[in-house]
Amino acid sequence: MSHFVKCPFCSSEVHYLLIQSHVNACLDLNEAAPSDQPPAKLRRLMAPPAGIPRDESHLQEAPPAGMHQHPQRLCSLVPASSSGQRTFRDNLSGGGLNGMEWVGTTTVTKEAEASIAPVSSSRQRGDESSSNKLVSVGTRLCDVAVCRRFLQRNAQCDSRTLLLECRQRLTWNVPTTNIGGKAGTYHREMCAVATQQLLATSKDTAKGVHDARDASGSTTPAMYDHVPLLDSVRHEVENLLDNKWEFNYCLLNRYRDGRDFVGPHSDHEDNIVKGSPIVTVSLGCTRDFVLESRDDIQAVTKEKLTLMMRDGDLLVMPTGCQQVYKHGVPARRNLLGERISLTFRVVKALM
Ligand SMILES: O=C(O)CCC(=O)C(=O)O
Ligand SMILES: [Fe+2]
Repeated sequence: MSHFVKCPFCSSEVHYLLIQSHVNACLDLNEAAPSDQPPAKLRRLMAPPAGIPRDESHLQEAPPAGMHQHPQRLCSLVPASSSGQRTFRDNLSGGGLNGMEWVGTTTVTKEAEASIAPVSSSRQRGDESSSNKLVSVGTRLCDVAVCRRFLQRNAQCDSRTLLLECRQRLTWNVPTTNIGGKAGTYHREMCAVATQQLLATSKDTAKGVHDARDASGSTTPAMYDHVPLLDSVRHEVENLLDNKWEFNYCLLNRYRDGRDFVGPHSDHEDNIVKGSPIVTVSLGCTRDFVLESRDDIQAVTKEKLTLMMRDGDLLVMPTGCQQVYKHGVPARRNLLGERISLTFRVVKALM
């Protein structure tokens, strides 16, 4: 019995659980429009081979359009007694998120999975019909917010052009690490962009690239003006959040293909302005973004949420998120396409 199926575009043999992401990468490479994709055929390919129970846990997505119309049903999935720890919702809604729509929370309990099943089975790739506003999704610990196809809908930005401009106009490097005397390298390329004002007011601009304390290889961030399209996307992101924050710093990650990854971590927030969110916009190849509860918090159960971040999708990690979740982009060795993530932050100074 084989777990591998043939990609309709490049004919390579791919594990059935990875075929959707793989096809996305193929479409990217061939510059095909999403409508060229044969959804029925793809769905057939994604079905588990006979006799293999399906585990969709790592293919879970944000709630599709319409889900927010049933808040009671979703909210009722979380027993009132278990919501004591959920203090982060207020940070988001109080933060004035424009058009925020709560869909309640989901949990990873078996009962919850069973109740969600009828909704999730109707999920489809593309999300053409989903909201162009933020939709919240989360676990008992913390909600994050997602806006599918933000770039296409709100910034009216050609994501391919933005990806190419970021790749070509910025200087990328692979940071090195030295943990306990052991040298290593990151498995992705990074660079950063900052506002003129942030650069002007920071004493040591060369240290601004990484928020990981153990990384070296930093370079001075480029100025936003250097990539005007990125600057206009920044303004659209600010707009989405009611211009409450000025995202004066953007840390960019480039995953050259599915072998590049970032392991589970929480961002250091020493340098982040208190209360501000971290907003990520994805360009290029679809990758899984995994949120899981930190080992050092007292969770009732281990919470885990996997979101597929597609080209143009936006994700908001509100303040408080880093305290309860680790997040990461795991390697997916069969993926061929590249992804760039733009992580917009509000920082105090470069340091
Ligand atoms: O690429 C992503 O979506 C995540 C990047 C990330 O975790 C980071 O920049 O801290
Ligand atoms: Fe991060």
